[in-house]
Amino acid sequence: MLIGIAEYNSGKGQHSQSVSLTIPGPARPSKHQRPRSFSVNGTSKLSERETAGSTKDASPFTVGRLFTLTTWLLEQEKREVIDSEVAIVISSIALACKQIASLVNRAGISNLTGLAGAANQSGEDQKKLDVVANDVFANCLRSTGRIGTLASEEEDVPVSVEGSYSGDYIVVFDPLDGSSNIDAGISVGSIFGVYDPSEECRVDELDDAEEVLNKCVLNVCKAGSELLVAGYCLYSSSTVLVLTVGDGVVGFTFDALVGEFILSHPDIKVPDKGKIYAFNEGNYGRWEQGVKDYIDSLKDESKWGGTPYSARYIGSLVGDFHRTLLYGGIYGYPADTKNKTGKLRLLYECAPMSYLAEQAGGLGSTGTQRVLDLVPEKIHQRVPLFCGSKSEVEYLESFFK
Ligand SMILES: O=P(O)(O)OC[C@H]1O[C@](O)(COP(=O)(O)O)[C@@H](O)[C@@H]1O
Repeated sequence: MLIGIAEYNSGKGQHSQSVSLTIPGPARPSKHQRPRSFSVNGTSKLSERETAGSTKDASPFTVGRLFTLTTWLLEQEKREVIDSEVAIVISSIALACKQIASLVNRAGISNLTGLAGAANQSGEDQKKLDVVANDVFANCLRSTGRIGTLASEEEDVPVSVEGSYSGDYIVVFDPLDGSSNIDAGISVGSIFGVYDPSEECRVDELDDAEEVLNKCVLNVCKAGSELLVAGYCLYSSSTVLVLTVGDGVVGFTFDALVGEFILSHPDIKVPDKGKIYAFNEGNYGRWEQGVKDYIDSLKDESKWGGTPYSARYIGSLVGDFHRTLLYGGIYGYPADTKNKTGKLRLLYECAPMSYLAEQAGGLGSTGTQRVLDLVPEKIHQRVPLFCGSKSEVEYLESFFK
């Protein structure tokens, strides 16, 4: 039992109140001792509205029960949605995100803004936090002893992790997405995906360095449809970890008071429609005609009951995608005369976000293909991405036909 004073914004204004916090202990207390629900002032329980989507009776994530990421993972294990190995990998990713959140928060006062003075394999200048976040992710994952291959957007090639003693999962990640926003303190994020290793790509001690590398590359070049887990962590006004283990999409908000990710979005479903589009229209002149016609049509209010679509663009995929997932709408980064294949990476950005979109009832498309069906030909392959509300993505695709 933890006692303390908490400043807590439950969306109905600021509260300060002495708190009694009951976190379910490992041993299941007998029935009459069962912990009562978490409450600050009786209003921070998961309200009706927040659990509206979830099938109240079936889902344990109903009103009155507190779930941290840890207890949610235990519940998934109990329901055999995931096994304990995957739970450990997800916990290590959450730990990395907590560390990166505090680094991002304090970047301006800990000399972590600005360039690192090096470029990544795509020739993009790396930010200091790109490099630090990459190390934080890799170290947290290595420490689980359950990772076989790590593939980062910031690294030239995937690396084989020595000494993993059980389970050698593949983790692909973009340690800090939207890093062009860092120095201005605007939303950024981390993106990740977890795959099962392919039998034929298991590294064994007889392999020489080249064989190891080839196997690692082959191992990570998998279609997004094979993802076991996908997610992102948004570092913004709040730090929100959103993920899927193939059974819908959930969101956890980081509570720095208790140092835990608290279940805040038990069942995210992207609205089927949404009149918000997130495109960098500065590239309009470089887009193919179909994309131009699509964007022009969104601005033609006569088509939309007298109100045109609204443009919102943060310039950080995680920020724009998170808003799209909650409010509906569409995020798009088309190919253009400069980025002939698009800008975003299939493995580290497009596939994980498309898996989340589909698990939330939306879509992830290149305009002509389902992103999750694409098998990367190169580990840093780029593709166009259009994702969000099902009807909005389908409407866009109609301009490619
Ligand atoms: O500045 P642009 O060309 O609009 O690109 C912004 C897009 O590029 C990204 O920053 C991805 O690039 P990074 O992973 O290198 O940050 C996305 O987060 C964002 O949506």
